[in-house]
Amino acid sequence: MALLKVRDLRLSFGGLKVLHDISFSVEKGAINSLIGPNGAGKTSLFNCLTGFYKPKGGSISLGGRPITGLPPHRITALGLARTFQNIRLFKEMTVLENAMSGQHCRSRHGIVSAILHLPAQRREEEAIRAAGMRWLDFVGIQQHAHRRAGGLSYGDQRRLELARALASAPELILLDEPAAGLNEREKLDLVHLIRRIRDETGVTVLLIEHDMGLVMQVSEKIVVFDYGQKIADGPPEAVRADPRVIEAYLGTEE
Ligand SMILES: Nc1ncnc2c1ncn2[C@@H]1O[C@H](COP(=O)(O)OP(=O)(O)OP(=O)(O)O)[C@@H](O)[C@H]1O
Repeated sequence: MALLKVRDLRLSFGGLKVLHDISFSVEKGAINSLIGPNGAGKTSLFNCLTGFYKPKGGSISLGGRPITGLPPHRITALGLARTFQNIRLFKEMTVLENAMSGQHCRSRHGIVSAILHLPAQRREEEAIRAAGMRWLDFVGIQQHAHRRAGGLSYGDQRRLELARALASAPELILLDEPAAGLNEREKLDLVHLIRRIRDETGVTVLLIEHDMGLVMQVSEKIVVFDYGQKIADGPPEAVRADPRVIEAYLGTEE
């Protein structure tokens, strides 16, 4: 069953067409990737999916529900979470508070009351705190829970972003260049973590990534963009052998 369906999506800024009639789908429980040269439109597509950009045409549905043009907080509440190309944590807050903030869209009283310890919110706060710790444990940084988020190593800040996104209880998580800036050891850990996200939590994963080794290793299906157009869509072996992809993307790397 398709969890995410994108149909004929179009986006432009002034005269610049950024996405041309993009259609693809992501099956529930899949790990899929979106690749393409710089400026191909990958992050713009993520911004349409999450409600940051309003497409000019076409439709997006999540779990059968239309989400095209909804504001970002509604889309998050409907089960779509993301991480960013550039880390966006609350650097002065603790690691645990950052993980807790991911549950904002699910909490009744609001995360601010939880962090300020207002008495009426005590029970909910305990639950939010416990869930935050579970997600820190899941990504392997629970020992840093009470440190300042900005003081974590770069790799651990990336893990914290993942924990925060997972804490919003998504059905689909979008990862924008999760391997950027990681060393080889950290990339291996990331492959393992991405698989665990899907296998242990059932969350579907769609990632944008420039690291071809990682993409080929982790994806069941790869969608390829070039100049805002989809030029290929299939399993890694087929995509790797596709002459249009070699010319547009892999060719430019070599
Ligand atoms: N808010 C905006 N206003 C104007 N142009 C934009 C805006 N956002 C993106 N674009 C343009 O859309 C095109 C696609 O950019 P986008 O960032 O989506 O590409 P990308 O495939 O994610 O690239 P990269 O791999 O470098 O991150 C670029 O030409 C970019 O300049």
